[in-house]
Amino acid sequence: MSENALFRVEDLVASYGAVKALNGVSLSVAEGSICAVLGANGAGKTTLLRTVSGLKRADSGRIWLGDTDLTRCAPERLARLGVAHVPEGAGIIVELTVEENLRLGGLWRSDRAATLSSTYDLFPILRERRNQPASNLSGGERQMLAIGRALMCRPRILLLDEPSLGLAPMATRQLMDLIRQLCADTGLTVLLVEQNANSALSIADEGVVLNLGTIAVSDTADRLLSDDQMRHAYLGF
Ligand SMILES: Nc1ncnc2c1ncn2[C@@H]1O[C@H](COP(=O)(O)OP(=O)(O)OP(=O)(O)O)[C@@H](O)[C@H]1O
Repeated sequence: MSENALFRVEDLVASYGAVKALNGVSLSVAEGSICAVLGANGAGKTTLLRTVSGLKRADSGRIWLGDTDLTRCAPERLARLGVAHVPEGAGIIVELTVEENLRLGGLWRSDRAATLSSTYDLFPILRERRNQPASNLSGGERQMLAIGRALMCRPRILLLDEPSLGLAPMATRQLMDLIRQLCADTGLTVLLVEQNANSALSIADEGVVLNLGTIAVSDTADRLLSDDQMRHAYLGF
């Protein structure tokens, strides 16, 4: 557990009927760092993100952002408190232009013109394509747009669900580097859910492996990458 954690989850339980998707999950993430959340299909990764962002109700346990208790806050309040969630598949609206998608992310902010400009500085390709429909973008660019849209509400923590899904290795590499750079430049804290454990750990500071709703392993990304036994047992590479 990080001593200077911005984000903490304590003994979180969430279920679908009789299935306990999260069964006592605790973790903490230091401000400005990336925590990779890994594990096999059905391990509970998406449920963890959905519970943090208020889309799924926790049965018990606590979620903290600094001193603020996020547990059971509604999604809109969570967005105002600084929690942004990019769901699997990015969730952008392909019929709208790049800029219209971005503007949707900051609708309630009075400073959205400035935020739009700084988002374009982070993703110059989006500025170039601002007037094009999002359907024209490649898979990697759509992920950038989804992340850019999440940044429009100036979050303190960004929840990313499988951003590399469907991307070619080169696009995955570029996206991961971009996420790393984003944290370094802005101090953003990231919870990064990935099937692609190798890519995620290559940019993460810490990693946790979920297994059937519980944390099986938690360590620094460097140690997770260099532990052959653990990699073979849990990460499949
Ligand atoms: N809407 C749902 N209704 C019922 N059970 C669900 C639902 N969503 C997830 N589950 C179950 O909860 C458990 C955790 O699923 P979850 O999607 O959180 O895992 P995951 O690690 O994100 O897996 P994947 O990588 O396949 O998305 C699984 O047993 C899954 O079948």
